[in-house]
Amino acid sequence: AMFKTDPVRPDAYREFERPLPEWFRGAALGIFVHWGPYSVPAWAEPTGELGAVPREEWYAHNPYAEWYANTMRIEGSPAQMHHERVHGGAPYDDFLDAWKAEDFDADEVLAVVAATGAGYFIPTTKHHDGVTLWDAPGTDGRNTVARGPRQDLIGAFADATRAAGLRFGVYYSGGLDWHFSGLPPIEHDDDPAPDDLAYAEYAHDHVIDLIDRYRPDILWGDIRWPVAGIEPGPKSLAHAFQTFYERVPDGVVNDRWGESHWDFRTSEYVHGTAVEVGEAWENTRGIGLSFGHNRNETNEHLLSAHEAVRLLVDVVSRGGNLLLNIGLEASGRIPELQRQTLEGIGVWNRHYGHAVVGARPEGRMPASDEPWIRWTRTDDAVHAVVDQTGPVRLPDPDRVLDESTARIGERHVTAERVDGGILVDVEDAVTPVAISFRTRD
Ligand SMILES: C[C@@H]1N[C@H](CN)[C@@H](O)[C@H](O)[C@@H]1O
Repeated sequence: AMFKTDPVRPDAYREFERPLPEWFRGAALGIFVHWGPYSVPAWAEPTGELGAVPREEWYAHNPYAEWYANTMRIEGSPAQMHHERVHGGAPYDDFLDAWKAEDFDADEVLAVVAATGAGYFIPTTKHHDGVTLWDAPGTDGRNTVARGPRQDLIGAFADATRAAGLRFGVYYSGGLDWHFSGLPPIEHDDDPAPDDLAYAEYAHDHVIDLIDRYRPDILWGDIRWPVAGIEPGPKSLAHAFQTFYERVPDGVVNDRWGESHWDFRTSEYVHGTAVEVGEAWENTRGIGLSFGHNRNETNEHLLSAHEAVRLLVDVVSRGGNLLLNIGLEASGRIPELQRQTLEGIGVWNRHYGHAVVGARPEGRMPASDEPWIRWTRTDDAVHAVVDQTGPVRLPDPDRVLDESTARIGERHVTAERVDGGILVDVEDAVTPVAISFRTRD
């Protein structure tokens, strides 16, 4: 199957197992960027969220605008008709040359990213179309240094990320490379993906180059790793992981490297129950229905700041991180609607980030969402995040709270114990509101 399998750990990869570093576990929020030649057409049908669209409709009506090179090749698809009508059926690589990134300023992007309160930033370095955003070995000029932006975009992002004080990760599409593999368009989940040794060594050399040049803290693989590269060997995945952990001892890798190894599991849009357990997992999604910028998305398709904050709090309350994606415009600008959501998250985190950064789950998940409450715990407090103002009755969580210590941000608030819970009068302009308590024990 093409999509990631539930990774198992062959013996050759057991040596890489390690405790999850606190810098990742406690980060709460990461920001993803998908940016590539697909950002020039920036066109997909806003069909629906992954998981809500029937699989048989997904590929011909793909809401992922970064899949344009595949969707445009599916006979009779709306994307193919759009490509004929608007782009005259031109070769996909014309978009690489048309991609100018004329307004791109990595420090400006990272200023918006850092203002969200995120702890790490991950740009795509090679997506499924095979175009690399740095002068990767073996790409024969099909990269953003030789063509289009004529810039090492990964180097620019790495420097700006470090200057902003965030951890830096690299996304690399190991499982799909439509240029290298030359396969027909994907129309079903189990369509073939490149598995041969030539591709495995090509991709290995890319990952080694990324490690050597940018010292990423996170290797975020996608789909899986070519099967021929899993077996131990001079250019095997095991060699790439060994190189990574030698250069970056507190680095982490995600769970989309085939049947090999992972430091944290990932879910995408859908909250996979097998993945979202414990505290070593991350949920990723676009701000809208797509990772690549899609000009057809409007407000109705995008998470508002309020919805994004509820998702962040929910994910952190259950032990995970949220990796929220920005689809940059070809110019390098952040789409205005996405920027508004990002700025709203930053406002919330400046009020209540203490309830999610470094936080762990506290007790069991509430049975119902009426009212919506999420509990987290940090070293010095338990936090109840509620999405309403006025009198709120909090059921007792597992620990006994000292209601006399209740506060909202820095402000002390009165709270009284009533039958089976604590009554708090919640007033704040910014919702959801985190009410913090010390515990009796
Ligand atoms: C983060 C997302 N991962 C999926 C594969 N599950 C990709 O197909 C998609 O384009 C995006 O990169």
